[in-house]
Amino acid sequence: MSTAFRPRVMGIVNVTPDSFSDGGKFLAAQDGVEHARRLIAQGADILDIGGESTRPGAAPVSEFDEILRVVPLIEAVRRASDVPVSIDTMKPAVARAAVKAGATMWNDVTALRFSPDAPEVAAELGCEVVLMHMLGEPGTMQDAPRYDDVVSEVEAFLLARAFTAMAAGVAKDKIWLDPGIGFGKTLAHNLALIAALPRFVALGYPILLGASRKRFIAGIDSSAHEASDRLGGSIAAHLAGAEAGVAAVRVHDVRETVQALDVLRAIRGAGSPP
Ligand SMILES: Nc1nc2ncc(COP(=O)(O)OP(=O)(O)O)nc2c(=O)[nH]1
Repeated sequence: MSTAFRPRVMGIVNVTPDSFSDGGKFLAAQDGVEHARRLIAQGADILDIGGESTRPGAAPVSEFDEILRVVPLIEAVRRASDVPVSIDTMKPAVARAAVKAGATMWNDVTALRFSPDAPEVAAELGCEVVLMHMLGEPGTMQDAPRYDDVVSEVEAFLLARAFTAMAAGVAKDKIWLDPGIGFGKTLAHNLALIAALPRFVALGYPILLGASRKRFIAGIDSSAHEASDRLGGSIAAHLAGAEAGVAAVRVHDVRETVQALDVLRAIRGAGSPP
């Protein structure tokens, strides 16, 4: 079978009461561990563990409470498996505690902007860092997002944040970029960004794409009111990402995404000489 390229699958484990699609399901550490185990069994290559929802209107969480939510789960996952863990947090103190507990990636939806010391903390931790584009703040980002040229502006933002991280001492080969689907974008903006993924891949950094169950899908299928109704659209977006060469896709539905990516790889591989 061909070994044609296939993005890694990052499984989402939200230990939050209010995440937009799976809030409250895994708040107890044991529930989180069982969910993590399920995602690993389904083929997750990375687990993204988050203790604070990033959706508009989500309740803010203190450093202390966020650490209490995520560290026990990271420690338990580390004991149960060698699948790498990323910490989905804006707060340097939470990232530090998570890396100490065994996380090897800091996934920051603010691209190290939440606090002035974040780039230096990322350099000190020496972990991989995901720099994601968000327009403004979570609470207001969807109010009336507008850009002159969304692809160019998101690209420029991500490169500027990468340069800031490297200036603080983060190694270039530790940096990932993410266009931030749904973070201050209209349907048209999200579609333009997904269509332009080959341009982001050409920047020379691994690209993470997170389209899973996002609201833009309901902009195309108006019956997809609930996040759980958006599997088909999520998979379509992540297959587009695979064809563009993204390094990983961030998903809730691991089994279905792994199957879709493996079938796409087999199809693309079938075209090459046996
Ligand atoms: N790098 C990256 N991180 C992210 N973190 C959270 C969410 C929002 O999704 P989810 O975690 O399911 O919801 P919530 O933030 O409400 O927990 N999306 C991304 C994303 O697209 N890229």
